Amino acid sequence: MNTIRWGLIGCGDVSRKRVAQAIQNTPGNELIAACRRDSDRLDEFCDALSIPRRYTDASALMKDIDVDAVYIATPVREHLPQARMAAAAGKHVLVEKPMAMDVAECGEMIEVCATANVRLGVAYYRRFYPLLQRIEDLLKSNAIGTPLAVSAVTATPVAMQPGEEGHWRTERADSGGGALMDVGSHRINVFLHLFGPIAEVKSICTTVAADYEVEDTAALLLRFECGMVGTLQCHFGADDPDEFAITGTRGRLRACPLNGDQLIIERDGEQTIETLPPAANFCQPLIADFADAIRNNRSPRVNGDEGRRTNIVMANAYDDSQ
Ligand SMILES: NC(=O)C1=CN([C@@H]2O[C@H](COP(=O)(O)OP(=O)(O)OC[C@H]3O[C@@H](n4cnc5c(N)ncnc54)[C@H](OP(=O)(O)O)[C@@H]3O)[C@@H](O)[C@H]2O)C=CC1
Ligand SMILES: O=C1CO[C@H](CO)[C@@H](O)[C@@H]1O
Repeated sequence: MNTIRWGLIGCGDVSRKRVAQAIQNTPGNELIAACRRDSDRLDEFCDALSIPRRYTDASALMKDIDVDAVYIATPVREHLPQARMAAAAGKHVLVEKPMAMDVAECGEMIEVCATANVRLGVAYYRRFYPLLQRIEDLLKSNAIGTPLAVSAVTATPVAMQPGEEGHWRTERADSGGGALMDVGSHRINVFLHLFGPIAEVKSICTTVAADYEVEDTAALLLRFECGMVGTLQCHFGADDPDEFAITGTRGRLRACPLNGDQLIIERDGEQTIETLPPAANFCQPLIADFADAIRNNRSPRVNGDEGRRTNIVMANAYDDSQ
């Protein structure tokens, strides 16, 4: 397969333009179609980005035989139904995070894609940040000794109002959860990647200040199978704090924010600050990796199994909090 031709399903305000541009700017990929139900806003989106084919119904896009792969960027409740349709139509599936509403849905998505022999990837794009890759290398080279603990604080200022795009985030039946599913999922995915399986989860998922049914605040205490511990704090409606630190027997790594480009390495009483390339083009390496996975018939770097493992930790946290 030469050029991979994409269809984008979901054209929301938060960052879908960046996704569309990442597909358009990644060599060997072409964005030929987009879909959302509101036709005026679809035209507005497609006109701005010169996307030729427009669909107001995802099932119609699935019938477009020129589309090789779909990027599913709709509310979480739509991920599995749309992935099912895509797999049935023989299209590769790159789905937004969190992968699905619950663990059973993740399992079904993995199965339908495997049965249809299409690739399945999950858009935990932070995994492609240069900063995170540097952290991984430092841990592998034992730079801070044995890791003892990881801690992260993450939040989004969104406080959607009924009728606004993104409001599904605050409705349990639509989102599957609140701050933990929406923003905490990114950090859990990173934790699992860096430190392996999580054996135990204690949590409080609660609504402190908001007037909606999902948690605006979640605090998790984790024990990894490797023995180390982790803490994670997630919020809706907070002013975007982003803290990330790993404490080891010989030093400490801090990236505050993890979304930024500065890594602080503390070792033997000394502090070094490294500046990495910025994470601005985060989506392009994700698209490039997924396209390469299609071409070489291999699993993408962030595959369905990883998406499912991330959902399992969140499900355990919600269970523990009840
Ligand atoms: N990786 C990341 O950093 C980010 C990930 N996300 C994830 O992306 C997903 C979408 O979030 P976000 O863009 O903020 O959501 P929004 O609510 O802003 O946008 C959702 C989009 O999906 C469309 N849509 C909804 N239902 C359907 C349907 N049945 N068929 C076709 N289109 C539909 C909506 O348009 P219409 O109503 O007209 O159909 C709208 O364009 C979520 O999983 C979220 O977690 C979001 C932001 C960043
Ligand atoms: O990382 C992100 C930025 O904020 C968005 C809005 O809450 C999240 O959905 C997204 O995953």
